Amino acid sequence: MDSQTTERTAQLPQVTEPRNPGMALDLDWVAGVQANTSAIERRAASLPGRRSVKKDYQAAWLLKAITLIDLTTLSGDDTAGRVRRLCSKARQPVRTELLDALGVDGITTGAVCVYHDMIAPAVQALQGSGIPVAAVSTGFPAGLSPFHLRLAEIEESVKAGAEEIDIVISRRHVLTQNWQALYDEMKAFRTACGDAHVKAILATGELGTLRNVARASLICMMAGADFIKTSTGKESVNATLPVSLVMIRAIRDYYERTGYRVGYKPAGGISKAKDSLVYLSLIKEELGDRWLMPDLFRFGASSLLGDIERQLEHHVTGAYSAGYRHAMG
Ligand SMILES: O=C[C@H](O)COP(=O)(O)O
Repeated sequence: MDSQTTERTAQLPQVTEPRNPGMALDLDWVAGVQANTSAIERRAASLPGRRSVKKDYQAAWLLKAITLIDLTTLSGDDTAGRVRRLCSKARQPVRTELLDALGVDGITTGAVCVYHDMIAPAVQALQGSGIPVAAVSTGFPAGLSPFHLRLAEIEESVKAGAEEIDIVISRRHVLTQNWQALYDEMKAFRTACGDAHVKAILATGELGTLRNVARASLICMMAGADFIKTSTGKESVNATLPVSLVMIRAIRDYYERTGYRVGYKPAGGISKAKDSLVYLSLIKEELGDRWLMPDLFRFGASSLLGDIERQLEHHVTGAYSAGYRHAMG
């Protein structure tokens, strides 16, 4: 990335993307989907080593990354107090003196992501900020609760004020190649979401093959997903670069055939600022600048923000602060 592209990206207007309406299940298209695992792994392995973001522009790209974070807490011991603290971090992700030194103001994270019971305190704490609340749903993380309860959970979360719903698919439909069942499930989830945007979590670490990841991505888009998301953060393997390459190429194919842009959310285990830069350059190279906006790209992350803030502090002061100073986020 060079200075010109950095400026271009920063100046992109906020456009409203028409929502992906989905389409009829096209099993011929699904059957024709391939994934060349060794080529994908070679390309993914080459990504982190490339100096794709020049040092001088790293701070700008790290600020961009912050605006794309779904700042997340998904712990059994979440409390309203913790969620309120997370929300104030979402409103002001970086200390004022650092932002002043960087000549920036008014940045926020892309969203705050919580379990259903934490929606109310999050909505209240984010009032007036324009930051949406995302709720994980449908029996997250395994997605094995009764189907009618999964639908009801979505409806309750929308009623409570969540503007984005992160659903989990039934992995068994992929593992048994029951594409019709996966399509029907996703379509029902999308309908239950109403006007709330729906992110389809594939739990890619449990899908067996990259070809399965590619096919599941395509089917979720055909059934109307607004975003496809890698992982819950609870699988033993979460977001990886090979999986990301497969999913974003599926997004590109879907766009080329239908004209609808679907968003991408890598999630789980992304905690280092330098990793976020690799993801951003991957998106830029494979999908282009339009996808580097919060309506089409998010990081699902509970601890990435702290490392980014540390790197920004280093950029401004030349010294690293202690990690405990950035404990939240
Ligand atoms: O969707 C978000 C993930 O659960 C966050 O995972 P993480 O805690 O590994 O960052």
